[in-house]
Amino acid sequence: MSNFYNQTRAASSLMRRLKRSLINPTAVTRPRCFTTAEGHRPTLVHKRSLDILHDPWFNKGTAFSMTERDRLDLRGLLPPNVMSSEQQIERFMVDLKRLEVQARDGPSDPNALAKWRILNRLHDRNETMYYKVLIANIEEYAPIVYTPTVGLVCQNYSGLFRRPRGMYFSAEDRGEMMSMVYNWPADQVDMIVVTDGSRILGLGDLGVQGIGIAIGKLDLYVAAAGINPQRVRYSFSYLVSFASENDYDRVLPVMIDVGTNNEKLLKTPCKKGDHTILSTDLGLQQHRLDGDEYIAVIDEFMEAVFTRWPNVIVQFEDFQSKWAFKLLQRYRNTHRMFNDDVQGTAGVAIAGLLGAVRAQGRPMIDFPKQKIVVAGAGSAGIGVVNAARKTMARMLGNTELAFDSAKSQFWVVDANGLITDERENIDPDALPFARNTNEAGRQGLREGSSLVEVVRQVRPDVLLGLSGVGGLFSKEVLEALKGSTSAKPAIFAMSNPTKNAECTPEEAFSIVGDNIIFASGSPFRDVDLGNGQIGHSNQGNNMYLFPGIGLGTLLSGSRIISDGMLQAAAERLAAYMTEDEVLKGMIFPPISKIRDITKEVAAAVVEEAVEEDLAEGYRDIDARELQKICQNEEEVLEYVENSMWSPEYPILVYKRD
Ligand SMILES: NC(=O)c1ccc[n+]([C@@H]2O[C@H](COP(=O)([O-])OP(=O)(O)OC[C@H]3O[C@@H](n4cnc5c(N)ncnc54)[C@H](O)[C@@H]3O)[C@@H](O)[C@H]2O)c1
Ligand SMILES: O=C(O)C[C@H](O)C(=O)O
Ligand SMILES: [Mg+2]
Repeated sequence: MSNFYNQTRAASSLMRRLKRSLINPTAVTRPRCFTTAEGHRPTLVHKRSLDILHDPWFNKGTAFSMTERDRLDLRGLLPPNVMSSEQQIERFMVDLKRLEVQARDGPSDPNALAKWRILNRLHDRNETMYYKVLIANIEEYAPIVYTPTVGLVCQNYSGLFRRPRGMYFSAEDRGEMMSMVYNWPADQVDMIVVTDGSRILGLGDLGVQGIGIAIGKLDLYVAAAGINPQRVRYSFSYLVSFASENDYDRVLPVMIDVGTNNEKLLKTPCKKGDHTILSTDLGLQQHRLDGDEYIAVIDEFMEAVFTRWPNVIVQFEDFQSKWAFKLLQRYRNTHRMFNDDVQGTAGVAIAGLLGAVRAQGRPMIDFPKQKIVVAGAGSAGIGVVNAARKTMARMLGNTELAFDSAKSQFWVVDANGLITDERENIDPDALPFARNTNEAGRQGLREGSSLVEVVRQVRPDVLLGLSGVGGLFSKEVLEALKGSTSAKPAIFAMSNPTKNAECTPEEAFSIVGDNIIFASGSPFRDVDLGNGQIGHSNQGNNMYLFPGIGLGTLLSGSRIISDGMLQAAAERLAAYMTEDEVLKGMIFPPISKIRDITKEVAAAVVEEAVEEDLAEGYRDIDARELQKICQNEEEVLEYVENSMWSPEYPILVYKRD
């Protein structure tokens, strides 16, 4: 009886659906199917682009073939490696099974990766709520969406990948970029963070997985700088803003995949039962392009994004040093761009170095007397010494002589030891800081002297690490720093993530003594020194600058990001800390204040852009209006604050097209 009942119900349901489909063919709940000559049965879809990827019924993720990607405007919205469904499942299963092991990022937070997954799912489901949670709990969750956990996320990104975020421009897309950039459905993009994955934090070449760092940096652009990520179309009406399904995120993470030289990510076949499955990595399975071929890809990308969004700002992130400086020189005078690792880091380090001078109870003007040993001569280390040298020269009167003499305050040590003018094949970017061999000899040093020898002989005021080598400031090196001529030496262990820090604050305070200044790139807890005393562990990370540099540039409408704008940003950060705080060893603010700091930094950038006559205005504030605003510091701050987006649910009303 019940069987008969079920059959009758199924038959009448089928009749109802057929009848409906005869009257209105689009009303069938399942898509209509046809059989082609080859026997495939295509399915008609009435969606394209991201709408397909966000539809669980149609989405195939990385299994969309290249022809399908072109047919459906998906090119660039997925990582470039087209996978079979077996590869997809294998990738998923490997990730699922290693969850336990990979969830650990050292003893500090065994649940960091699990927290990232939960937050990421919230980001996919409800952006407003995601950013509300992030802003309200920034101290707790910045270390999850950003450094250090973002490093672990990048290392595992191929496994963690679920819903794509951002765009992928690959070497295979040469000749297509100008058209594929239109696959991103937003008519306005304010901020792009782009990486080629070649040097992610201190973790090396992570290939396509590096997109995680661009996503993390943009989270801070939204949370700290209040760059509006949402799909709002500004309308002619003061009463209503039109939101449209076709307007997507105005912050865009980008991965330029030119291959990888990380062999682990290249065609590592894995065995599955009797058959072998090719790499489960999401990236191009080839070695990195180099030379002119590489530059041609980056040029094509820049042309494409600036053609579609002429007002966009592009932040270059985690490019290996070999390209970081060259690309910066190539575009910085013609495009709204900057390199965070070179310029953002330099600004943060300058603010920290000036803070360290103040913390010694000396006036900032004494900065040119500081002896600074820098371990690491990559994009970050060289960026810092260049900027510090310029700052010293300015303090000494900005003459050529001052600029020339300032370089003698730095000793740069890389993987091959102290850099001197005897170094063969010296990197041209490091050349100005190569020590004169004779003079080094008089100090008891030579080409290639070890870090410990340099610290012992120079007795520096500051020991700064941007080497990416965890533990480089060994017991021996820190013991040597006890001989510093400074009453309060500064130790900056700036490499990321946590395990790549040159030393921990516990090591620094316990070996060098209580009377030091300590800063690190990734967050560490303060150290209990006993007797109610606290050893402050400052976080010296470019996160205190890049959001303000981007926001200030956007709000000023400057066509380029000048040295002066970057310098103004660094100086504002340096001035943020009070005398009292600095004397207690707090040279950087807590991250809970990041929104306020970013406002200040952005205001300084706007003021400088106006001062240099670079500001062209933003939206309905033109250059002249900006000039007026900039006559009063309070007004600039108000202008910036009022332009910062805060996550609030809008009231939604349905409107027929
Ligand atoms: N705190 C921050 O805001 C911040 C900003 C940017 C970069 N960083 C960190 O700085 C590190 C380096 O970045 P990069 O772009 O300059 O990398 P890079 O690979 O270009 O440079 C690393 C440099 O360290 C040198 N080095 C390697 N081993 C060494 C050793 N044993 N002793 C001395 N020097 C050694 C290398 O020779 C090279 O010059 C990374 O860990 C990155 O996370 C931190
Ligand atoms: O990403 C960070 O935390 C800082 C910096 O940009 C880095 O490359 O380490
Ligand atoms: Mg970086």
